[in-house]
Amino acid sequence: MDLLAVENLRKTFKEQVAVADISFQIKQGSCFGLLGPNGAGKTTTIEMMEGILPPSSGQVLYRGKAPGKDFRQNIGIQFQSTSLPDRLNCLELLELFGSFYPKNRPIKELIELCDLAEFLNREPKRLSGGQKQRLLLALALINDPELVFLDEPTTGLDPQARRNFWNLVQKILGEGKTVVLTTHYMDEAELLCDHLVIIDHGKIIEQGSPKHLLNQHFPERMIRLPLSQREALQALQLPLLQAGDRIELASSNLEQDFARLIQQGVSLEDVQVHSANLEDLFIKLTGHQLRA
Ligand SMILES: Nc1ncnc2c1ncn2[C@@H]1O[C@H](COP(=O)(O)OP(=O)(O)OP(=O)(O)O)[C@@H](O)[C@H]1O
Repeated sequence: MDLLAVENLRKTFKEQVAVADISFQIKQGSCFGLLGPNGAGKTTTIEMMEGILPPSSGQVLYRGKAPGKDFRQNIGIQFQSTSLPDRLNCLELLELFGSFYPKNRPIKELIELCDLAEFLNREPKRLSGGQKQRLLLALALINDPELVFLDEPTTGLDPQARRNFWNLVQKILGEGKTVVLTTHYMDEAELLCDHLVIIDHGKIIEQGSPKHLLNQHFPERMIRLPLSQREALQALQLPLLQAGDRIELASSNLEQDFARLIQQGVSLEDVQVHSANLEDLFIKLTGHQLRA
């Protein structure tokens, strides 16, 4: 059975339709990603899934039923740092959050998991962006939830801090937890998520695993070679494209095409192979860049 099912979920703010009748399912133990540009409806959707925002219509089911008290006990939400109380240090915050739940994960374990030891006595406002996100994740895990919601957890972090955070999410997934994440970073979605729902203007425009979506929309890869190889390539009578100082040819079978190139005497010394990524997919689906 699916852990969570979203059925015809809709949210309107006055005249504006923020989320337009979307449906999808989330499997236990998976990392589910909601991907879309600014204003696509990600936060509105995740807040309805968390039970924070009432839908205008449609429903969310937890283990096949309307979410009740057991749902609230079994989920963790990564809050924004602005919603933390003032003047408490990280350790005190962990203790305070722990007191809200009957079941707690030992604080010592969370300190180790989220690497909090070096700043436990500091207030959150004096933490770096990456440290703050690790603290917020530890707070979301205090009740040892089976389902964790992360809303754009790495926005604004530097590349190293983002990588550290991804490692942490992978550790949590390794423990068997289910993660629901919104992001507008394609590399994050591609690395972490088993299943993606891509939304734009409140509607689902595609869903599936990153690999499946890319294979479906981009069955070919581009082989790029220096212009100096043009003559040898022309003998192959394949459709060639010139892109800057390189020649490109589309390949749906790399092994076979490389064998042909070698046979033809084409030098592979400076070859590049480009596989489409989610950014390419998003542009193909919507005609615009994800961050636009
Ligand atoms: N409380 C609200 N009142 C009115 N309009 C709202 C409200 N919350 C969201 N919206 C609108 O609904 C649409 C979807 O917003 P939402 O915050 O869900 O998008 P998002 O994908 O999370 O964007 P971002 O990546 O910028 O956070 C936007 O057009 C937004 O302006």
